[in-house]
Amino acid sequence: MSNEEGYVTADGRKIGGTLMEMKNITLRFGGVKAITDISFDIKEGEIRAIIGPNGAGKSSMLNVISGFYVPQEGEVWFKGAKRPQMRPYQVAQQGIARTFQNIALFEGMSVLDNVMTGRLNYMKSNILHQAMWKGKAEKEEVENREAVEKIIDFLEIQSIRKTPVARLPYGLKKRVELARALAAEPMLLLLDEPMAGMNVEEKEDMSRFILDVNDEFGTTIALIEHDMGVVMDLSDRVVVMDYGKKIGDGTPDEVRSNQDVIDAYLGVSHD
Ligand SMILES: Nc1ncnc2c1ncn2[C@@H]1O[C@H](COP(=O)(O)OP(=O)(O)OP(=O)(O)O)[C@@H](O)[C@H]1O
Repeated sequence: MSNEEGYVTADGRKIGGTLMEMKNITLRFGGVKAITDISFDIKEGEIRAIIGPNGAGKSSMLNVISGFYVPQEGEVWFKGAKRPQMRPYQVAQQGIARTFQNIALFEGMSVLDNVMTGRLNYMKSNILHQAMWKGKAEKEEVENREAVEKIIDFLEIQSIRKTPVARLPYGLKKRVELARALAAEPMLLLLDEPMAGMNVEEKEDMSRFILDVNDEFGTTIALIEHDMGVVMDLSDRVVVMDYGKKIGDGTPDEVRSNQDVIDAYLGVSHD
C-alpha cells in the first residue's frame, strides 16, 4: 500500500515519505510535446522505474529531474519544497547524482581518479586554502579517499582501481560510472538505462549492485529503462510512459496487468 507516509514492500522493506514530486510536468521542444501533464512521486528508500517504448519521453523526464531541462509547465518538488529554477550542478549539490546512457567517464584517467571526481562537491578547499591550511586540506583528502575506497570495495572494482577506464569492457565501465555517482553520496540516484547494451551476465551483475546499493546505503533510486523485463524484478514501483503521457503507475504486478501498458508494448496503435 502506498500513501503520503510511505509503505511496506512485499519483501518487508519500509519505504519512507515523499522525497520528490513531479506535478503536472509538460515539456515541449518547439512543436514536439515530449512530456504531457505527467505527475508522480518518488518515496524515500524506494527503487522507482520509469519505463516506456522508444520516444516515450523517459530521457526527457530524467533530464527534468536532474535539472538539465526546465519544463514549460508544472512543478518539481524535492524534500518538501518547490524547487526553484536551478542549474544541473545546483541540483547535484542538493543530493541528486546520475549516470548517463552513453557512459561519460574520463577515458584516459584511472578508475580511482574517475571515482574521485564524484567527490567534487565535498572538496571545499581551493588551492589557496590548501597552501594556507595544509592540515585541513589533508584531512579532507583523507576523508574523500576513505569514502571512495568504501565504494570501490562495495562495487568490487578493487582489482581495476589503477586501470585507465579506456581499457575496461563495457559492463565494468558502467559499474565505474555507478561508483562515481555513489561517491557523491546522493539522496537520490538517477540511472539512465543502466542495463542498455549489456549481455545477460552483466545485466544480472548490475541488477544485484543496484539492489545492494539501495539496501546498504539506503539510497533512493530512480531509473529509466527501455526493456520492461529488466526492471520488473528490481523496482518497487513503476511509472509507464507512452507518447509523452503517463499510462500506468504502480507495483510491477499492477503495471504488468494494465491493458494500456500491454497495448503500448505490443505496439497497438493509438487514436
Ligand atoms: N532535444 C530535443 N529536441 C527535440 N525533440 C526532442 C529532444 N529530445 C527529445 N525529443 C523528442 O521528444 C520525444 C521523447 O524523447 P525521449 O528521448 O525523451 O524519449 P525516450 O523514451 O527516452 O526514448 P528512447 O527510449 O528512444 O531513448 C521524442 O519524440 C523525441 O524525438
